[in-house]
Amino acid sequence: MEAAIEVKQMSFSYGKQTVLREVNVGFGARKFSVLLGTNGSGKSTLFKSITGVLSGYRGEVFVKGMPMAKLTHKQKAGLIGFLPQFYQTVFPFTVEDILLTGRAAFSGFSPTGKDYAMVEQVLTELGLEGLRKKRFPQLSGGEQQMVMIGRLLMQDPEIIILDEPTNHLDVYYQHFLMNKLKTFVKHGRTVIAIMHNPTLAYQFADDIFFMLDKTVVSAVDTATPDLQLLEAVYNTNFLHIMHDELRVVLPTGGKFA
Ligand SMILES: Nc1ncnc2c1ncn2[C@@H]1O[C@H](COP(=O)(O)OP(=O)(O)OP(=O)(O)O)[C@@H](O)[C@H]1O
Repeated sequence: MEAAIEVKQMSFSYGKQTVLREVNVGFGARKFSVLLGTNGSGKSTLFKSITGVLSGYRGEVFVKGMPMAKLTHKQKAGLIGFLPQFYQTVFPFTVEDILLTGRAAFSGFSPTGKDYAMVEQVLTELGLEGLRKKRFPQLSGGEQQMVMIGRLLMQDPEIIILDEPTNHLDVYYQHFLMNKLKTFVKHGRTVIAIMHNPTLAYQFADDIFFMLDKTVVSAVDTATPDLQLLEAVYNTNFLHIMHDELRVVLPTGGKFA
């Protein structure tokens, strides 16, 4: 497998709390990979370490075979776009302005004609034309999430890393976004996302990974959900249902009954 991102022997601690222990994982190039796992299991810590938001980990990260530590800021921006779980914009920028900031690594503070053309393209692609002049802090949670995804597209990275991209999205937009992500992969990008919905993961992902005991394990076969593994990860029971071609991986909450 050609890896877009390869993590070797990564360990990370917040003070005395070890969160990642010798993680070894490769996320395939031009694949849609999903990482599932319980709250507080270390998913965001892993993604923040991979993307360089957190330093101080042990181990190595390779991007398309190149050591992350050797890449320049501009090279990184061309290769990796990261949507964190939490973001804050204090200034009342409009949606258009927020999108333009996605080009900052390339155009600095002087957007070019190409940048404005990309704004149009992204607004259309994500169906956000109606929000163009709205101020970001005044948008709903789901609208803000879609705009932040648009901002990532403005960066035009080869590898898109998303921490809970369906956060705040209604069921329509959850599926809209998952289909979009799948299309990006078809067009040659790599998508790696943290998610909390096993059904969406099993319906859309090429590869599925789990955080378990401070490390990452692979689901091996995404066509046949490993219920034992799911139960070990989430400490609850699961049902696997096929409805026509539609795969449903349903937590039954059996252990709480
Ligand atoms: N900045 C920090 N300082 C200290 N501890 C932290 C910090 N960030 C996270 N932690 C701790 O590290 C552990 C892993 O957190 P992390 O955010 O990586 O989990 P997660 O799997 O992404 O969780 P969730 O699904 O709830 O978003 C948690 O126990 C959390 O309390």
